[in-house]
This record gives sequence, C-alpha cells and structure tokens, in this order.
Amino acid sequence: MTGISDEAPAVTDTLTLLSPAKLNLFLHITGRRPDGYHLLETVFQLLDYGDELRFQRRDDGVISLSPAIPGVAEQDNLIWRAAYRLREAYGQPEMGANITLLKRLPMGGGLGGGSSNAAISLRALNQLWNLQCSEDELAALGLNLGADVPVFVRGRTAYATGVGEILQAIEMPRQWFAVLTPPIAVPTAKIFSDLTLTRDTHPCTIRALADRGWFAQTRNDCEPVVRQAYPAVNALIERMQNFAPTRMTGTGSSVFAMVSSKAEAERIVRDCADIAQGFVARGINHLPVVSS
Ligand SMILES: C[C@@](CO)(OP(=O)(O)O)[C@H](O)COP(=O)(O)OP(=O)(O)OC[C@H]1O[C@@H](n2ccc(N)nc2=O)[C@H](O)[C@@H]1O
Ligand SMILES: Nc1ncnc2c1ncn2[C@@H]1O[C@H](COP(=O)(O)OP(=O)(O)O)[C@@H](O)[C@H]1O
Repeated sequence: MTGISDEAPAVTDTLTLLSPAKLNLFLHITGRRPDGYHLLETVFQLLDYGDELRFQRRDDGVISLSPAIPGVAEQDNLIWRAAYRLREAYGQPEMGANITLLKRLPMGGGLGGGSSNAAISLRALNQLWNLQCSEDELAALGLNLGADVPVFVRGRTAYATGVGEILQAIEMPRQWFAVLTPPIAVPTAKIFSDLTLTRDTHPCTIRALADRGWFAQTRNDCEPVVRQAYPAVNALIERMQNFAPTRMTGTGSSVFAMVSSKAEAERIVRDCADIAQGFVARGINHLPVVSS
C-alpha cells in the first residue's frame, strides 16, 4: 500500500491509499468556546498504520461503499458523507465511485479512523473526478464532517489549536509506537461533559516541543477522567508504564507507548495481549502526495 506519486500512470481511474491513524501526543484543554466546545492544544501525530481505501471511478453517478461497517448506516458512514458533500459542492451528478474499505483501526478508540477515512476520500475523489479543489477547500469541507478531518486532509503531522482545526505542520522524530485498545469504547461527549475535567491548562506553545523533554511537560487532560471511569483503560496504562512512557490518545480508549525500536513496541503489544488488542506503528510526518 503506497501513495501514488511514484507509480501511478498519468491518467488513473483507480487509487489504493493508506487511511492512517493519528495519535494525540498530548491533549491540553485550554478553554471553552461560547457554544460549549472545548478549545484544545495538541499534536496530531500521523502513523504509518491504518485502514486501506480503494477507489474506482465510475461515470454513472453511483457511489457504492463496501463492505458496510456493522452498526453504521451507509448515510452515516463518513466515507459516503465525504463523497456526497464533495460531489454536491464541486462535482457533477454523473460522478460516481466504487469504494472498498479494509478496516483495521478500532472505532471510537481515539485513533481518528473515521475522520481519516473521510479525509482520504476527499483527497482521492478530488483527484479521480479531476475537481482541482485546493487543500484549503477540502479542509473546510472536512471540518464540517468532524474536527479531526482537516489534519488528515492536509496529510501532515501538526500542532493544533482551536478545536483542532488551526494547524501548523511540525516535524517530529520518527518514533516507534505500541498502540493498544482495550475492549471498551469511550464516548467523547461523556468525557467533555465531566465536571472534574481540567479545562484551564496553559498552552505550551509549538516552540516548547523542540525540547527533548516535551513529553514530561505535556499531558492528556482527558486521561484522569477516563482512567477513573474505565478501569480497563487504567489497568492498561499501568501495565504499559512498566515498559515505556505511556499516554492515552484523544478521549481514549486507545493508549500508546513511545519507544525507540520496532522490537520494543512488538514486545509491549505481546505483553498486553491478554487485556488489549494492538499494533505497532511508526510516526510519519507526511502522507504521500495524491497526484497523477
Ligand atoms: C478530542 C478529540 C481529539 O482528537 O478526540 P477523539 O475523538 O480523537 O478521541 C477530537 O477532537 C474530538 O473531535 P470530534 O470527533 O469532532 O468530536 P465529536 O465526537 O463530534 O464530539 C462529541 C461531543 O464532544 C464535545 N466536544 C468535542 C470536541 C471538542 N473540542 N469539544 C467538545 O466539547 C461536544 O459536546 C461534542 O458534541
Ligand atoms: N468510515 C468510518 N470509520 C469509522 N467510524 C465511522 C466511519 N463512519 C462513521 N463512523 C462513526 O464515527 C465514530 C468515531 O469513529 P473513529 O473516528 O474511528 O473514532 P475516534 O473519533 O474515537 O478516533 C464511530 O464510532 C462510528 O460510529
């Protein structure tokens, strides 16, 4: 599975792309908007692991998606919604596609799989339908689908503020990660409405992240709330901390440990297999460009 910049023919009607996971390397809640949404400060770290999406152009206006995701109606699937929004805003009724999804990422685990699927669909169909939308146009369309969509549209590991939509690309060291998900889902809304959630963390600024000690100077403000409410997450963090610096991503339930080799990451995944499912991934700073 690769980007297509090197190997695609000049005119293509099929694309197979990685739809990567993200980690929130830290998550500071710095305030609230008047509408109640929380203001964040985070680094979205893109990973070299994720779902796979295959797009085949068709010219009869049909957009088909398979296989269906159990529990997600087609019209709620972010891939389908992204495709329709894009065609509605910039396309023609005869534009269509067969889209195939190989789902590897757990859903609702804070790994951004749905948002990533939406963004990769916008990027791919923009090309297959030859719409020539700018990255800004796709990111704006994506933001309407979810706060985490724009970072995947831009395809760069990024420092983010606002609700995650104000992005500044950042180059992080290409760290290895063990990423583990316990068999529970954490509803984002429940965590953001918790009365004990810290909502006034001082932003650390992008410059502080160049410091080698950035991990110790940052945190995930949602982590104490989730650990308190979900013993499975708490137990997983306690186990992983024995091996390496460990933190929850997003509002959970997934947890990552940061290590310097693939072998160390594999060992952590193995040693936690009785309480969580996991994978090994390496950080990437940018996705391959989608261009023909
Ligand atoms: C906090 C992050 C970090 O990546 O969590 P994960 O979803 O990845 O775990 C995301 O920005 C999540 O963004 P998004 O995916 O759009 O959130 P949703 O599930 O739509 O949010 C559900 C509810 O949580 C609250 N919410 C969400 C995001 C935010 N910045 N402030 C909020 O107060 C709102 O009440 C919202 O209606
Ligand atoms: N293509 C998709 N992949 C994953 N989830 C999707 C998709 N379309 C809609 N969803 C919905 O979005 C929710 C959030 O999924 P996801 O982005 O994977 O998790 P998170 O926001 O916790 O990182 C899922 O629980 C599911 O109901």
